[in-house]
Amino acid sequence: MLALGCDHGGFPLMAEVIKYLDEQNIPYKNFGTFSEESVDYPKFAKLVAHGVTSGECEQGILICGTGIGISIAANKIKGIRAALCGDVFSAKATREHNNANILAMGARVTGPGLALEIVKAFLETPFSNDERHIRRINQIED
Ligand SMILES: O=C(CO)[C@H](O)[C@H](O)[C@H](O)COP(=O)(O)O
Repeated sequence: MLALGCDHGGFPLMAEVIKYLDEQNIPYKNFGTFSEESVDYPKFAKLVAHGVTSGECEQGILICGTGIGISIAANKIKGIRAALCGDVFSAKATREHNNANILAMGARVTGPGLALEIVKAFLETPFSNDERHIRRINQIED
């Protein structure tokens, strides 16, 4: 199960992501927001982060205008490794190296075509389980 969250700036791109997830039959829980009416992104970052740390969802996707504010907020929650990605290489690398559990994107930065490639790479790339990466992730947790 994927946890989804966005603010008003991220809403149009989240609609594209949801369309893609539906087409692929990928299950998700949408924590909102549900329109382009102005809202504050920390609320949605927190809902998605807790959806992941509670174990209800394995991973999350967060979208705001730039992806910056919403990823900063999510990374305040212990156990969250939210990665702001604007390219496919980073999306793959953050799964392999950081075992990132939330993908963040910026709807005012990244177009829908590239964004869906980033989502695909993030969801399909497993963590490497490499000892050096586990060591570094444990250092982040500490
Ligand atoms: O947090 C952000 C900037 O890092 C996000 O892009 C927000 O979506 C943005 O700040 C919202 O801006 P708005 O002027 O209130 O639409």
